[in-house]
Amino acid sequence: MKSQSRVLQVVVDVPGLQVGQVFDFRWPWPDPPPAGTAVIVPWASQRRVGFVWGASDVSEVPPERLRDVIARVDSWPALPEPLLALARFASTYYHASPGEILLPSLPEPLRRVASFEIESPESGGPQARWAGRPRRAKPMVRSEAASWPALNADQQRAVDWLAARVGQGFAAALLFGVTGSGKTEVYLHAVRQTLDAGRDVLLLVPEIALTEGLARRVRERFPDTDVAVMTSGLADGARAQAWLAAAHGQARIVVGTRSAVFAPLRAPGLIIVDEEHDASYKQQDGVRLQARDLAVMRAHLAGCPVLLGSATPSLESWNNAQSGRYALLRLPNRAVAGARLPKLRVIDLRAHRRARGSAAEAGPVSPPLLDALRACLAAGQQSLLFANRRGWAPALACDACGWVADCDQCSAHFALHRARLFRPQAGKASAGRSNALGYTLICHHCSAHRPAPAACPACGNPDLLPKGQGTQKIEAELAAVLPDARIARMDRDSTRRRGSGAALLADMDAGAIDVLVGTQMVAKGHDFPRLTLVGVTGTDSLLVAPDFRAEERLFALLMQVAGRAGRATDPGEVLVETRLPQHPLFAELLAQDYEAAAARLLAEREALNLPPYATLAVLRVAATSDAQAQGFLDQAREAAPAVTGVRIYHPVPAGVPRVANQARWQMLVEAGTRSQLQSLLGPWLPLVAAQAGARLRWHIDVDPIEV
Ligand SMILES: Nc1ncnc2c1ncn2[C@@H]1O[C@H](COP(=O)(O)OP(=O)(O)OP(=O)(O)O)[C@@H](O)[C@H]1O
Ligand SMILES: [Zn+2]
Repeated sequence: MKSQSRVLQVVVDVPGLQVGQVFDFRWPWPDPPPAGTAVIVPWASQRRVGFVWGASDVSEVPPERLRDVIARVDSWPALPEPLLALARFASTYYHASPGEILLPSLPEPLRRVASFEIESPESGGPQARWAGRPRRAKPMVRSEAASWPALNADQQRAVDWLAARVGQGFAAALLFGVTGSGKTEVYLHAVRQTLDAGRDVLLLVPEIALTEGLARRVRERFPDTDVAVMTSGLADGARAQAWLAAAHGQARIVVGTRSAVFAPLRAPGLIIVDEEHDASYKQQDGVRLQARDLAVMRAHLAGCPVLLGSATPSLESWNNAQSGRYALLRLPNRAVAGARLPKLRVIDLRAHRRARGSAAEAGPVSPPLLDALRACLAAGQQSLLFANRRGWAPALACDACGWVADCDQCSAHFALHRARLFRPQAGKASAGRSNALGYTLICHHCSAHRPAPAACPACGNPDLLPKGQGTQKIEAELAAVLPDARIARMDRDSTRRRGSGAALLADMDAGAIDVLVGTQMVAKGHDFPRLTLVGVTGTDSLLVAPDFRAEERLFALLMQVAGRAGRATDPGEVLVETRLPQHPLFAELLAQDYEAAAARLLAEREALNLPPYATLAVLRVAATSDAQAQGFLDQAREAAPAVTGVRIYHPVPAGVPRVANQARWQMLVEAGTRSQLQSLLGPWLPLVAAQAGARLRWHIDVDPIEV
């Protein structure tokens, strides 16, 4: 007779566990919960939340040590089977345990046992329920029914393509639409078709700042549908509620950032990845997963269409569209009647000294850009000034003796910031204009910080000079040359407080800001009709970066930021400052010719055997000494089994060789195909793990975006 109790394999949220760990527990009641059900299990003297991963009749754990599950959470699996299949895929592909994949996607409060109430055991075994506040659907202001603008022919073609595929299994399309071409409108119509067909929608965006705006538009269009927002920018309770709303089948649309690719939607009928080229989809800590790729895989597993949208597609997706693997849906024109793509100008910085900000120092921007800013201001329109660096300046140096303020734990300069970074003072809204609090040196790699010295610690020279300029300095110096302008800054520092990013965007929307200075954050997605001028400064360092994707990334960035200008009927203008105007990238940029740039870059990739024509992985390690790090990688290289089509390069120091006093090294693995790469990684990584033991921090990055 089959015994009643079953052994459940459970993935548990225990930080620091090694790859591949799934734990056995006994289910002594009838009807064991199926895979995907959340459970509470004993863990030493504590309790933990986990997910049932599988079940069996036997366990390798001796019966006296096998412990009982404490309770199941809810009476149905929170994670539907296709989502478990996605986690299985990710676990194999990125070489991480299912727990490392699944549990970080679960909002913090849902990982805490204390968040649950356990009901007294009944016939089916104890059951737990989330004890937090239940979510109430937000009351919609129904004063004005949201209008659905008539689609133009290109938009209509894209929507028709999707409408014909909803409910018809997997299909993938690249929506290649120039900036301002109305991709969002295509999404909204496609969402409507999908909801009408009785299926749910997952909408991924790259940045927290973009989720609220999009969610608002979605809610306006679908006032009767529950929309859940999933980002790390929300308060804990709200995150838990959004997750539960999806898991309980209440929310039918999820809008979220990277980790929402694991949102527990019951029946996805369409998955949309907006700004699919964006690097934020690639996770850069923990498991190095790529949410855009997982979104395509999830659509595959769920049997639904996936739509990747961008004005500057990743070369991978563009290549897939060229080869016919993805359908290519084009929106070649701006959507608003009369709106054109902006006019671009490249300003040769070698020919223009920067405008004088004060008697002693060069100003924040070149004279042509300053003139354009003045004209824009006089015309009552808005401008956007993109800078690549946050803080006051990327470095602080002494011109007398050559001293530079370097982090003593990292091989990096300290960045100079205006103080008031770590403890925002209550009641003070904007970043302090006053100099009274002085400057702080901050390491952008290890976060070490200290007051900036008043004089050079090496030679005593009291005139230390900031090198280069960050957003804070540009903001302050612009205020000096444009005293009447309302200037605001949007970067990681100015948006640390929850809601502050949304507030800045709302001010911009309301016309309360004349000039917005910002980093990557301002470059994409936003739609401000009164914004007619975009200035770009300080991006040359991105062009000469050693990474093989540097040019692709810079081109996308410049096209995206340029695309913020002139989205309504007033024509837009874009000025890009550079010292390298002869670079071919600028010709393609001036022509706003993504396809030419993509063709050139793909030809280079093919010649050099780089992705998408090859598959890469990087093995990275941090150790106490260079010798130890290098030795580990050398040994790993020797232990690697020979696999046809795979080449393992020699170890090299990482781009930033020392961070927080750890030597960082890396080793590139190149393979002709994904399956060749996986044939190596499968047998190899367990050997690497055994060799590293507990003393070394290492990870494998499959499909790295930086090498
Ligand atoms: N069919 C249409 N008729 C009129 N206006 C439209 C139409 N479709 C979109 N728009 C408007 O065009 C503007 C740009 O649309 P949207 O923001 O969706 O562009 P986008 O393609 O996402 O651009 P980006 O890639 O630059 O973010 C918006 O103000 C939108 O309301
Ligand atoms: Zn440091």
